[in-house]
Amino acid sequence: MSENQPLTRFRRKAVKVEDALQSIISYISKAKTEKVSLEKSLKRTLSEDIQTSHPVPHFRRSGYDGYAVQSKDVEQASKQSPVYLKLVDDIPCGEVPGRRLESGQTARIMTGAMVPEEADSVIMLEATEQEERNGSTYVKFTKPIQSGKNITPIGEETAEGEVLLTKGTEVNPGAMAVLSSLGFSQVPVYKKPQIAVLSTGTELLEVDEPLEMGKIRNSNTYMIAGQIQHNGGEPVIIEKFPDDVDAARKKLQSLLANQELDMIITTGGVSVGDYDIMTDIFLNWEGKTLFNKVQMRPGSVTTAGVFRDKILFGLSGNPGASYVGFELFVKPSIERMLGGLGVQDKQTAYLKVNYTKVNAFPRFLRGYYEVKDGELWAQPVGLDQSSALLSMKDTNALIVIPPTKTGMKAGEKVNVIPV
Ligand SMILES: Nc1nc2c(c(=O)[nH]1)N[C@H]1C(S)=C(S)[C@@H](COP(=O)(O)OP(=O)(O)OC[C@H]3O[C@@H](n4cnc5c(N)ncnc54)[C@H](O)[C@@H]3O)O[C@H]1N2
Ligand code: MOO
Repeated sequence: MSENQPLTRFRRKAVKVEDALQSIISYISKAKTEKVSLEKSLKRTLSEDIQTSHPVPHFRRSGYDGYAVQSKDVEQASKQSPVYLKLVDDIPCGEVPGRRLESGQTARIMTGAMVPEEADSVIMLEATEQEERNGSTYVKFTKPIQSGKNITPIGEETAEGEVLLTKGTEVNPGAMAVLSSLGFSQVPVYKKPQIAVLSTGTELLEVDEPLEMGKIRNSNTYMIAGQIQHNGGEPVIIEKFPDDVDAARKKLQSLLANQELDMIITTGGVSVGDYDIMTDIFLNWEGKTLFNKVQMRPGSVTTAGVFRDKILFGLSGNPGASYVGFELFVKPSIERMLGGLGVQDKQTAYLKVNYTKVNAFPRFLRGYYEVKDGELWAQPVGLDQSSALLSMKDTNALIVIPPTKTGMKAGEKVNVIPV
């Protein structure tokens, strides 16, 4: 079809998945930032590089409970001819050594305590004995020790001024340790994108309503709310709409104008049916429709548009198709808002079973992949239909089947997109 002909309900131009994603990403700006308390920072995304303001460790630290010595004092020590050093200090953790350690002297020291400047090694407690002589305590050493042994030097882990965590990194428990040690009781993070999610369809019942003939419970809203949270966003659940285009348009206008919301996701009503209200809205609204058909299965009717800098995603109503649409387009958009690139994270795996269905468009199968004997293997899970609901609970990746007239054989390589 010509570029100039307007899109209509039936006349749609199917764009490639990559081009569709690119057209969305070009409108996405970074999320606002905030500070959260350290204990609430897990899984949040850093909005600033985290730099060391001091070396780690910042003082010479004993690695063992034992005695700090000058190694040259015990150079000649042996079982036959032990060396005795006078005990002059006891250094617990958290204290600065109170006196100089002269040659011929030793100080008892605990793991993690600051080593006296004059000492160059620590001898473990188990390798020594204490003796009392003329009112003084002496420590017996029967082996020499290498200079530097059992002392963690200043900056062993990192020097001052190093970037330890970069902007865009998701905080994990190890990062929480780093942030604590550097004094970050408040952590700079991107605000979680606030994403409105609502389903359209007169056939939809609330989750707690009894089933009725011809009707189904709304599962997309909660599945998508889960996908949003799983990817670092905050779902804002909006009451489902019936298939009434004017009421839906009004509601959407107010959501698009709401400054608190960063994105809006609808499901259902994007196909060619008589009650597909989102199709009508995307053909005539104050925003710009970016695409209303994508070269993909399921979810070929996935639609997206932009109003000011806010993306409106019109995902398909079929559960499988809306799941896939989210993973391919919304997930990278959230990632982009949180400082990432907003690209698909793809890996290569071997297909575990034959796949015989022929496709005109690339197919994104709900699948499960795992490592077997050091290789990644992927297989589809459950029913492949766009309308299938159960397969998503076992899905950990989308398996990408390129357009094919012959299907694919077990053992062939495929791309997988982890979810
Ligand atoms: N004549 C044509 N018919 C259809 C076409 C087509 O090209 N020509 N495309 C088919 C494909 S492919 C898909 S996918 C669906 C997409 O339809 P919509 O996105 O407009 O979705 P609905 O019609 O509203 O619903 C489809 C299906 O999903 C159920 N649904 C809807 N919302 C929810 C929800 N929140 N939770 C659970 N299930 C939901 C709905 O009841 C329908 O069964 O169109 C095909 N038809
Ligand atoms: O949108 Mo449908 O899911 O292409 O099968």
